[in-house]
Amino acid sequence: MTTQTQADPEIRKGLAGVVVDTTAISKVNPETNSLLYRGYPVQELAARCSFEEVAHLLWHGELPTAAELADLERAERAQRALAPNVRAVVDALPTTAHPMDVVRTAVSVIGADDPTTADASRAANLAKAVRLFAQLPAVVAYDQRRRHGQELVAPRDDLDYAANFLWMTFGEVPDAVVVDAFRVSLILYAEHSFNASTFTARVITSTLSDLYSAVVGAIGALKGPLHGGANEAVMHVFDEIGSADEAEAWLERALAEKRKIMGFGHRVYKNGDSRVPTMKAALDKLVAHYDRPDLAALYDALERAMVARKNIQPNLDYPSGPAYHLMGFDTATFTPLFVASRVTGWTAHVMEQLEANALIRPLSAYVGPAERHMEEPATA
Ligand SMILES: CC(=O)SCCNC(=O)CCNC(=O)[C@H](O)C(C)(C)COP(=O)(O)OP(=O)(O)OC[C@H]1O[C@@H](n2cnc3c(N)ncnc32)[C@H](O)[C@@H]1OP(=O)(O)O
Ligand SMILES: O=C([O-])CC(=O)C(=O)O
Repeated sequence: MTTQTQADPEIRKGLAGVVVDTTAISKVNPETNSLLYRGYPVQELAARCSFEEVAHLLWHGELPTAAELADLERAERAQRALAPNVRAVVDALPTTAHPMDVVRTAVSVIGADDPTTADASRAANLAKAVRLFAQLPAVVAYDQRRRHGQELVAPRDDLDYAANFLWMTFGEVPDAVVVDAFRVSLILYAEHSFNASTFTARVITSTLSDLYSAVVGAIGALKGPLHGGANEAVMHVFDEIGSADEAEAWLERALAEKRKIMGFGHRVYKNGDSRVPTMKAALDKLVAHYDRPDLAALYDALERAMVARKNIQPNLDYPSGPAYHLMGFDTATFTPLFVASRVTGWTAHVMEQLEANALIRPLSAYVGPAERHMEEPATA
């Protein structure tokens, strides 16, 4: 163990470039611009797997056998219906509440209601992970519907995870091209090593707190626009710009005002996000399906202007935002969709952290006033 004095500590703001632990769950490689889940390139998984298969891979380290997949599908489908107590709490929240606040609250309720919350065994945590995986679509879908004054839609157990999620949100199963783009987005969002929300989950787990608390904290971290909240923010930017021919002038003004352009840049990838080409291909199919060349033109114009002006590339939130918009999701629902996917990665990290736990507690360099003392009280 290395010790550090406070005399001249090296400060790495934002832990940039700091390696804090090992992980066997995913590898983000900015040099090769690649992302591996348990060794498999994410593009291969997106081309060939269901989201359920990827969830199993993240949790167990291997793709499921037919029997293992059937077990997971059975467990997930059996827990899909929105639990009455969760519904009651969601109904008690105003429809003006941000959907991320609703999802965060729902996870708290699910945790408070689970008699096994304090059981930190791998088996119990795996069961909790599957429970959250199964319940989150119901929460996200119902919250979007209630904001439009629509009734809850009951799940269908003849549909896979992605198709059922869309069914519960829209009351119909959209065309295969839409279901497929949604499945791809879920796979791409599922896991990304020690990003801010996953690290939050690991910090919480490191105190030997419970899995639900770790997920609640992770949701809070994901909400911010520098992280998952950017997919929502991208759509606000598109609304603000209006059309492709305004993009360049808008960008000039935004940069002059020192604004961060949502959906661009990344802490780890400096030459483009490995997931963007796959999600962009899915977006292109949606653009063709919904006949929205105007949206594609705006997307391209802002990307071109940003690369020309700052040489900063888009991240996954850039194509995901407009893709979710075309699918019919409310803009405020975009980040909860990220939650529903990333819960697989977060919970895999909770279990990995517990396998070789060390309390996460870094040091800080004190820069406040030197030691001083209160005035002696005046004696009468
Ligand atoms: C799924 C995800 O969570 S992906 C991330 C989603 N977040 C976003 O899209 C928000 C917009 N992007 C950003 O704010 C940043 O790129 C971050 C937070 C993602 C990464 O930030 P960092 O690694 O800390 O990079 P940092 O902020 O140091 O950027 C380096 C330089 O590029 C600039 N820069 C980086 N991203 C952007 C951006 N999106 N818009 C404008 N300038 C940017 C910074 O201003 C900085 O310039 P400077 O050196 O002149 O000060
Ligand atoms: O890795 C990061 O810092 C952010 C990100 O792209 C993700 O969490 O998917």
